[in-house]
Amino acid sequence: MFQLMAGRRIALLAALLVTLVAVIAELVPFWLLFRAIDALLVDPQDLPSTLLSCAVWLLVALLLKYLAYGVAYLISHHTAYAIMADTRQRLVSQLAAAPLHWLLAQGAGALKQSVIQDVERMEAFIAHHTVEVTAAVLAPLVVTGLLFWVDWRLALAVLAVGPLAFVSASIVMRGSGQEHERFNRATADLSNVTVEYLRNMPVMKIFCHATSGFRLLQRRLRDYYQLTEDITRRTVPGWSLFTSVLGAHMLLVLPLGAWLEARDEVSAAEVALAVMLGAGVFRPMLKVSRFFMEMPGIFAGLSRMAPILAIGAGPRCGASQIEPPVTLALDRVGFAYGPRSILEDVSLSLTAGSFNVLLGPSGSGKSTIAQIVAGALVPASGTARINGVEIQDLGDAERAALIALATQDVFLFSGTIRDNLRLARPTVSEAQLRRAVEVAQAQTLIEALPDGYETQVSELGARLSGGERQRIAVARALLADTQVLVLDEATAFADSLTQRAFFQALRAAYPDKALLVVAHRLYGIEQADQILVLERGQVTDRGTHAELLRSSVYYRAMWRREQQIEEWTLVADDERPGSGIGWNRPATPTEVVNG
Ligand SMILES: Nc1ncnc2c1ncn2[C@@H]1O[C@H](COP(=O)(O)OP(=O)(O)OP(=O)(O)O)[C@@H](O)[C@H]1O
Repeated sequence: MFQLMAGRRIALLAALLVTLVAVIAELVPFWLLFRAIDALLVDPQDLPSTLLSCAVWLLVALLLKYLAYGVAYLISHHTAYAIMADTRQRLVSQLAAAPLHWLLAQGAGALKQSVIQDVERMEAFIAHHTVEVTAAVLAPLVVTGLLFWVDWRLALAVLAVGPLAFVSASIVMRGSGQEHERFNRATADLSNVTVEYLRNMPVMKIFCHATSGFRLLQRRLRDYYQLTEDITRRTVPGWSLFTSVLGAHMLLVLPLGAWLEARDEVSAAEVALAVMLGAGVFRPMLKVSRFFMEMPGIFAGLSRMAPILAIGAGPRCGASQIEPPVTLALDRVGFAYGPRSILEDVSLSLTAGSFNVLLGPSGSGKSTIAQIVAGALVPASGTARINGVEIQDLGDAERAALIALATQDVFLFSGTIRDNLRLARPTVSEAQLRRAVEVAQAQTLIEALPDGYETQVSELGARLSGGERQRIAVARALLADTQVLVLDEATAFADSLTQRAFFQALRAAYPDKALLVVAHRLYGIEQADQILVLERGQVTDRGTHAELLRSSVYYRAMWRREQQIEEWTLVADDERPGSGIGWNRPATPTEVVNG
């Protein structure tokens, strides 16, 4: 926090000094009251003139207090917003410099929490607490000094209630620390269940399960309120005792003051002053109790920001180290999500101009490999290198210039279709743009848009279908003009004929690219130089189409099934038993494998 405030220390110091002025002005009325009581008891004939001067000073003190607090809050708020803006800017530029794999591992939710909510919390601390906490600390210090100046015994009597209040409240509230731990956990739990419930509501409605989902939320809400009731029951008596004992200084000061006054060691006015000032020793601290409650949240936010602020410039290798033609190689790569191993000993090599396909059952780890090849994930063991350089050691610009990735999840930025296409290379020529769009089979769809290439994506909203977005994403990846192109299910938009045509056009237009395609369907992959079959995180077979037809049971089954699908025929009435027209059902892969 203090590091983040570094550039604004002078402003904050000014706010603290002005707060000191306000605190002193706040104590002036007590002093004036003391003078008035003193005049009443000691010098009654001077009372009118004393009261008049006290009234004038009272006015001055009130004006000064109002002015000083106003200026202090003005400076603290101005500084708080400036620090928040600086911090957000630093966080965002740190994130822009962060390694891709680190960024993806964080998740958008966690990053949003740091950049938005955690920074927001700093506002309360800097804008309010700097002034209020300073006043709460300074006021007791000044009052204590004054009390000792009046009489040290009266001062000690006033201060004695502090430890008394603390000890008695601690006894009553013992064990409530654990309750707060439980409260924090229950709050996080409730928030997760609420977010999940709201997110899944449409799906649950579709399956008519809205009420069963709500039951879990209801249970969590009940637990939460039960816990808050327990905590309230435990803490309210302790807190009431604490505040009552803190305000009970009179019980000690009055008898002691009377005794000292009887012995002529203090005046009655001084006893009255001690009683009045005594009320101001601990009261300001109660006002900032909210600060102590908010502190854990503020510190938790700061610790979430710390790793982002600590991101270094990242490793860089000279661009000249990687010259075409490139070879991207995974060597005995292993990967795990948490404790769950996903990939084991995966090796593959993508050479310039080669067409490589990754096949395998759902969940076998194909996308994980695609992400490792694209530098979005870092292998837990083994190496992922391009021309001998570790992909994770590449700077963002170098990696982006070498490897492009298009996936099924497409994010289009607000801006025109043309802006989206030219994201990686804004200087791309019109001819290159048209060629990529044609290969990605996006020509017709863009021409059909109201303003063609100039159509605003944000205006389109949901009007672009998933398949249409995929085509634009593929064209965008092609325009990045990289040596390696990874297509992870990015051709799901295509049917059997268009997928085949797409691969042919892609290879003809970009013959030097090293191509890695994650596919679920085999249309067009007979042309591949290398097909890898991945099962349960391991490459179980590799080879060309012809080789795999001989060696891989999985591949043969998939191929035969796709052949059957392609051969689906419309059967005429007279060829089918019963009436009407219908399709011959192809065998499932399991049926094919089992013969
Ligand atoms: N971020 C993640 N955290 C934890 N587990 C994950 C994560 N992403 C994927 N997995 C798990 O890793 C395994 C492999 O996932 P991956 O997406 O690589 O498989 P896939 O072969 O591409 O599957 P599909 O063909 O269905 O897309 C799956 O079991 C999946 O549940």
